Amino acid sequence: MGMQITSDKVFDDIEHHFKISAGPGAGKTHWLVQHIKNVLGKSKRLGKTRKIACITYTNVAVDTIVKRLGNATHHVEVSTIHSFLYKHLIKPYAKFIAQEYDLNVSNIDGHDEHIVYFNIVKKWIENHSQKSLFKHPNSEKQLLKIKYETIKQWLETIYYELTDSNDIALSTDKNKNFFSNKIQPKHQINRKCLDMLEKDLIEYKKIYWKKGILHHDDILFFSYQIISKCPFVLDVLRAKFPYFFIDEFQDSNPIQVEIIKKISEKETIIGVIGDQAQSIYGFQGADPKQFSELELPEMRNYEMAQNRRSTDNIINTLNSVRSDLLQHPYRKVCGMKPVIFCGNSNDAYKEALKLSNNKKVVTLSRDNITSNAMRREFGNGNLKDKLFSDLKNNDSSKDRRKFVIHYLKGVVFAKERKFKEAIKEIMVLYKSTIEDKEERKKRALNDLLCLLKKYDDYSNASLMVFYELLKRELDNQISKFQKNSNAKSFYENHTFQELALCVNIPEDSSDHRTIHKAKGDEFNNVLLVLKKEEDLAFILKPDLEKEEQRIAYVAISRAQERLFISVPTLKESKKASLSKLFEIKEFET
Ligand SMILES: Nc1ncnc2c1ncn2[C@@H]1O[C@H](COP(=O)(O)OP(=O)(O)OP(=O)(O)O)[C@@H](O)[C@H]1O
Repeated sequence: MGMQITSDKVFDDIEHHFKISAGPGAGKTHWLVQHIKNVLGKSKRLGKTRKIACITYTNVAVDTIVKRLGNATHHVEVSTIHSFLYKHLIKPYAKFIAQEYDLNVSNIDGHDEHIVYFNIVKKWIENHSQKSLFKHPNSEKQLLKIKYETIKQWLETIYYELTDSNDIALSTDKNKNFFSNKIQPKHQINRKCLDMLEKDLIEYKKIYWKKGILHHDDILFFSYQIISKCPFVLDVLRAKFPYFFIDEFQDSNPIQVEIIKKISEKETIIGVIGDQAQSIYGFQGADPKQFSELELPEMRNYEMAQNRRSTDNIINTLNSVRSDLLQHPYRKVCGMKPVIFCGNSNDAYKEALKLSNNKKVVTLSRDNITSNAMRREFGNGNLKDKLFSDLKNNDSSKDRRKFVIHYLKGVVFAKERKFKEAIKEIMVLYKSTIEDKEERKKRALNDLLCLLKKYDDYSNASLMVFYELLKRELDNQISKFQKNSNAKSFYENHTFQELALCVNIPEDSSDHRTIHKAKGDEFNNVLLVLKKEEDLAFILKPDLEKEEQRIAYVAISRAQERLFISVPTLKESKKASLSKLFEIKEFET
């Protein structure tokens, strides 16, 4: 149990490690900003090169904290953990470990998402140490020709794992089944073969590293290796950052936690802030226990029991879901009783707007396709969420596919005002033909402007119309379709919009987002869009040990004034228990 404080609390003693745990809307981020100002005022340990590091989860959260700090940003560095480690560890010190990992330091240029490329997989398998053991039906040729898609899906699950001896090993998702389940029999790979392949995962990574390509996870991996192998780097880091505060700590990667523990051993004061019930990044290795169980020498523990965000009615709902914490309303505004809409989610959205006096209602969805559909006012009845893989299965011309997909994504990002991401998508197409990066950027920008100008010509038409426009305007060389081919009919029978709906918008800050992208944020009116009535389990049978339920809890806790939930159907038997907390409204189907 920690000592109870409120978000107004000002610490006189700023020289102890601390942990603050509190529920949603308690004022954790508010307190953090005030605490940074407090430390700036009191500390004798800051200076031109000695700053407070403030780590938060997304770039959107970084901007929010920077804005809230106002003029007080002088001796503060606010960033995500990846940008922080890249700037202070990878850039200056990667050279010390480069040889061991075949890392081409001079070519490193930021870090990207891990994308599995055929040529890299081919090179890896051709040089694999266990190659002689790959036998029919998993011979080298079969793996690369028939089973490549399965290998690709498997490699997409690569992650770093902390071992018991505190080393880091590369691993893959063992829960996903790559040799049975939905995969067609001829594409299956048996466990034994995957285990053999897994022995050389580091060699697979090294092919990227030799080119200077780093993935997001590699930043944590190399940072950990740098501080383990060159401990003086830790002293430099501690000298530069006498204070190190981390918001949303419950979603830290375990390797990040180890790095922080090492920093905390001397000199630097570590402060962590979080809520274990809001841990929603399990798929990236986060575990709610790593926050609740974190212990640092002489660390002080605090808790906040208020909820400063929401109305009494919303806090009642939050309290009913959560058994480890009872939040007290701070605002003491009763507010509207939350509403469950039963029926089509677009009708729910329209009704929610009406009930919110036509003010902004933010919709939160579990997956990208639903949030994209809400954005474009599509119904939730008929969405096809596998269209990119269907495209791949139907169009065997890799160059043509790549050409269409990158341009399509570029257009979708630009329409969401994500211009940097849009240009990056299109630049990929010039990677092998234009060596100079600035030149590639210029070409991509020109292409993008051309496509945006002609948006009305293809945005409501078939994918074929989009392809023909690309061919006409941007690259005449791209291959034509064969008569009566599967590819041709796929392009004719799917629309640009259908594929656009499947695009994942990075760091989405629009009114229609996934729940993960609403983390830390708050909105007057929230509509949580559930895909099926079973998803109401978090209210009917709450168990926040389950990550799916924590995700729903994060969603409803974003609401300040009005909370709405949309479900397609609702059994009579459930209505009675829901009606205590919710108004229930049904639409004709
Ligand atoms: N002491 C305070 N004075 C004024 N406003 C406050 C105070 N504490 C919190 N608030 C306001 O209450 C709301 C919730 O605070 P904040 O976003 O910091 O909560 P949080 O604990 O970080 O929430 P979550 O875990 O849900 O992200 C914000 O609008 C914030 O500005």
